[in-house]
Amino acid sequence: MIKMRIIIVKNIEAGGKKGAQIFSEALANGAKVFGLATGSTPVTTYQALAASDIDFSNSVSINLDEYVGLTPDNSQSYHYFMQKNLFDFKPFKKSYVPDGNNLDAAEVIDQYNHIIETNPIDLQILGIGQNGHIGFNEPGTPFDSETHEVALSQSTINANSRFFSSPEEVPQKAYSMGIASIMGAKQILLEAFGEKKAQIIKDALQGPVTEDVPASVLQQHPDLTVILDEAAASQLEL
Ligand SMILES: N[C@@H]1[C@@H](O)[C@H](O)[C@@H](COP(=O)(O)O)O[C@@H]1O
Repeated sequence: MIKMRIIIVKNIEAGGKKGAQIFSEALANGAKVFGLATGSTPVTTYQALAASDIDFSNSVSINLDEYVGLTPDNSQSYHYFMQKNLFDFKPFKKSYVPDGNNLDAAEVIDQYNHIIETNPIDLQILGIGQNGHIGFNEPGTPFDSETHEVALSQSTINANSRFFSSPEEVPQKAYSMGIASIMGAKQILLEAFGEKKAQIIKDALQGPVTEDVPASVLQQHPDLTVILDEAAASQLEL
């Protein structure tokens, strides 16, 4: 049976605490592999985890995506983001992020698919792009996709340019886990905060399930929890 649990909180800080609680519960229930995301959305969840007594030293983490061409020490890379936002405080036994420094896409893809197959994800946290992307799976990505190289859409480049000094500096390509890889996680936690996400949350959770809105596939996941603040939930029919 499809089970979608929507939790509405006052603000992003409360959302972060709720998110961290879901991580703790999963760990207590035996979760070993955590799928992690970047972007501004999960930051308060990582802060709450960092401040907690949770121990990931026997856990594995697998990140959704990485820009192609950025080294792990580049402050805009997702490697760097994870290090600064979570791993410096809560190290995992092993942490995987796609190797953005390796321009041999076929090799990166093979390696990452193998990592996901041999470490099935117990809990995957997700943010959502304003065009409905999850990871870097842009609109039109097949639902049966595994890890792949992505040409980023102009809207994603523009949205993510706030982290760079100019849109020209945003890499044009990324490696991303595919939609099938994400859907393979035993449990999914989707977070969205702020008015800018209200329309896409409505489309993703209550609109048709279509490859034009990648996150709409989550309606078919058997164990989905959604944490929203009031602004992001404002268009939903509840
Ligand atoms: N690849 C990431 C996504 O994983 C993330 O969900 C999205 C939304 O970012 P934000 O949380 O900053 O709104 O941004 C990037 O494109």
